[in-house]
Amino acid sequence: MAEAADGGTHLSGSVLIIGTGLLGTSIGLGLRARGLDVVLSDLSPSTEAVARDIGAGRLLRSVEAAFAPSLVVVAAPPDVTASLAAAALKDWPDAVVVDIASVKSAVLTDLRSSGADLSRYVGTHPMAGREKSGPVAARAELFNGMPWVICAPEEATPNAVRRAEAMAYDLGAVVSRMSAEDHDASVALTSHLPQVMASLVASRLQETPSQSLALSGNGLRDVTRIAASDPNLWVQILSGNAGRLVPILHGVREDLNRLIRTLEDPVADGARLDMAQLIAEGNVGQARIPGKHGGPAQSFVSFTVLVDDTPGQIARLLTEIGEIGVNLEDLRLEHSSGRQVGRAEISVLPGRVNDLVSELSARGWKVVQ
Ligand SMILES: NC(=O)c1ccc[n+]([C@@H]2O[C@H](COP(=O)([O-])OP(=O)(O)OC[C@H]3O[C@@H](n4cnc5c(N)ncnc54)[C@H](O)[C@@H]3O)[C@@H](O)[C@H]2O)c1
Ligand SMILES: O=C(O)C(=O)C[C@]1(C(=O)O)C=C[C@@H](O)C=C1
Repeated sequence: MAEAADGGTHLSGSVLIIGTGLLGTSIGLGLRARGLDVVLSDLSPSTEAVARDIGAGRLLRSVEAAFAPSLVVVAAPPDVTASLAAAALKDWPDAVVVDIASVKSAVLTDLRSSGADLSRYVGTHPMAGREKSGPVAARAELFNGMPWVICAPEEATPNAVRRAEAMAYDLGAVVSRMSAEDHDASVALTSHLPQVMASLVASRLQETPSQSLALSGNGLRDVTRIAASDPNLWVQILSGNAGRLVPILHGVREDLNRLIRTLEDPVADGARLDMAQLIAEGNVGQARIPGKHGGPAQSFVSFTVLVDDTPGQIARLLTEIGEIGVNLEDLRLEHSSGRQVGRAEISVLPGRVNDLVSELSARGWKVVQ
């Protein structure tokens, strides 16, 4: 391992990835982009072949006899993670073994009771993903600027922890350390509750007539994106962290009961104040969500550019924003139904918006603020 500019270290040697779905393949693509040797293995031969074909690495079944990884990444579903990590610790005695499962305490408990040598094991969790599964949805840049939690057991050697962190640094993530218990308590609120709420909202739409759904705007889309997540994966995540999630859900139920009582008589004394308070409490919580790279909450300013629906227009717009020298923080594309025009919603830091808008307008773009 070599020292990195950010104070971390870079990975060296070969990395074996077990489980080449969304996360495993994204890790493979990211490490390949840094020139590392990546070797892939999945229960499903066709899944690992797809991961290889899109450039995430070569296959374990075709490696040389002397192959010995310096790092093994278990990227399989949570309920098989502990047994795969225990097997990897035995199969690769010189490797550090990490996993990336979304729940950490249950995996560590199972590994401990298997009697595995935990000096070379580090639990980790990238706080980045998608609502899609499988290698085709993988992205090399998935982890860029996103949190990656390192949950090292007390038995793990400093070298093992450094190697786990080097992987996350090399993938562009923002690394932090936490115990498995603290991790699980945190993600119950920041990851598992949002998934449950998104699924509950989206499940209300099952019987909705399509003429009502035609009125869907960004509010509904923002709140329900992750409702498209894989049920098999989430059964494992929710059941693996149920003890931490239940008290949070009780709190949500209390708030919901309060709102229902208020709305049953919306003109009663104090009812308006109650409603305002609910929305204001949400404002306070929302403003506390940190921005990209783990920095403080940062609100971006958005404006819309009308783009002709012809090939190459979006690429030209992005190139010109780059030429103007403004960092694009977010981009959302929408097509106006029945019209030959698309809308690109551009988000940038507040201090850069005026320059960018006037420069784009001067270059002939139709900007709507
Ligand atoms: N999806 C996310 O957003 C996300 C984010 C962070 C962490 N995670 C964690 O990453 C892990 C993988 O999730 P994913 O979204 O990539 O799922 P996925 O379904 O896309 O991929 C999982 C892969 O593991 C393979 N697999 C299953 N059992 C196996 C076994 N015994 N041996 C080898 N391979 C096996 C499957 O064939 C599949 O290809 C999970 O533990 C999940 O909790 C997921
Ligand atoms: O952005 C998404 O689609 C995710 O599902 C990401 C998300 C999250 O809750 O942030 C979901 C579960 C994982 O364990 C980690 C990341």
